[in-house]
Amino acid sequence: MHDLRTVTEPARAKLNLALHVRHRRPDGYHELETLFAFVDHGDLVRVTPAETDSFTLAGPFAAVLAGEGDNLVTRAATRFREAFGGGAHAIELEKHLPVASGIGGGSADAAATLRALAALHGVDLADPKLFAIADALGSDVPACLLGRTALGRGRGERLAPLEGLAGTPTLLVNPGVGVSTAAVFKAWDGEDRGPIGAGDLLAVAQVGRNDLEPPARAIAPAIDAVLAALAAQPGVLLARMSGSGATCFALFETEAARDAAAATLRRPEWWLAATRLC
Ligand SMILES: C[C@@](CO)(OP(=O)(O)O)[C@H](O)COP(=O)(O)OP(=O)(O)OC[C@H]1O[C@@H](n2ccc(N)nc2=O)[C@H](O)[C@@H]1O
Ligand SMILES: Nc1ncnc2c1ncn2[C@@H]1O[C@H](COP(=O)(O)OP(=O)(O)O)[C@@H](O)[C@H]1O
Repeated sequence: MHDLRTVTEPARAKLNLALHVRHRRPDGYHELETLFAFVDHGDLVRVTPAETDSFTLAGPFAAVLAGEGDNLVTRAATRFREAFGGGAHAIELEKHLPVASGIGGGSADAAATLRALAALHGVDLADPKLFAIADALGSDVPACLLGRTALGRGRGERLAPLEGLAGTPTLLVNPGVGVSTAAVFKAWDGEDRGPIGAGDLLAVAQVGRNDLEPPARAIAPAIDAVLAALAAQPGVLLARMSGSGATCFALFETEAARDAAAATLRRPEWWLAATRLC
C-alpha cells in the first residue's frame, strides 16, 4: 500500500508539432522556434518523504536506464533540495516512454519530479527558482514544467502558451532506435528556412516543418518507413517526426481513424501509443 504522503505526478510525452531551427548560437546551442504540445501518455513519478534517499525504476523501459548512474529524476531532486531544502525522499519512476526518442521522456520525468516536490513542500510552481532549476536541467524541461501547448523560443525556455487542438486523437510511433539529440543538431545543414507562423494552431503546424527531420533520417533511416506509413493513413491531419527523433506522430480527424491506423501499423520492432493531445 502507498504512503498517504506519496505524490504521483504524470510525466507526459512532449511533441514538437513544428520545430524550426533558426541558427547555431556562439554557445553551441541552436536557436529554435517550436510548437510544444503534450499527450495523455507518459511516465509516472512517485515521490514520498523518507528517512533516506532512494530511487527505483519500474515499467517497460526501466531496463534501458538501469545501467546509467545518473538520472534526470535524481538530478532534479538534488537541485530542488539545494534550492528549497525538504529532506530525503523515496522516488519511483515508472518508465513507459522509449528513451532518447524525441518525446522528452527524461525532461518530462525531471519536470514531474520538480512538480511533485513543489507540491510536497509548498513551493509555488511559478517560483522563478523552480524555473531556473528546470532550465539548467535541459532545454525541454521548462516546457515540460509548464506542461501545456506553447510556442517555445530560444532553446525552448521562452514560452508563450497557445490554445487549440486539445483532445485531438494522436498516434505515436517509434521505429525502435534511439537517436542522440546532440548528433542530430550537429548534422543540421545550417540553413534557416524561416519562422513559425501565427494563427490557427493546426494550420500553423501544417505549414510548419521539423528541420531536424532530414539529419535524423540520415542518422536513423528507419524513420523513413514510419513517416511514410503514418502519412499514408486515412484521416491524418498531420504526420511528422518529433524533436530530434526517432519518434514520429500523426494527428487524426477521429479516434476511429487513429485506432484503424494503429491496427495497421503494428510491427514487432515498432513502439506505438494511441493517445490524444492534452
Ligand atoms: C530537440 C528537442 C526539441 O524539443 O527535443 P528532444 O529531441 O530532445 O526531445 C530539444 O530542443 C532538445 O532538448 P533536450 O533534450 O532537453 O536537450 P539538452 O539536454 O538541453 O541538449 C542536448 C544537446 O543537444 C544540442 N542542442 C539542444 C538544444 C538546442 N536548442 N540546441 C542544441 O544544439 C546540444 O548539443 C546539447 O548539448
Ligand atoms: N529519466 C530519464 N528518462 C530518459 N532518459 C534519461 C532519464 N534520465 C537521464 N536520461 C538520459 O537522457 C537522454 C535523453 O533522453 P530522453 O529525454 O528520453 O530523450 P529526448 O531528449 O530525445 O526526448 C537518454 O539517452 C538518457 O541517457
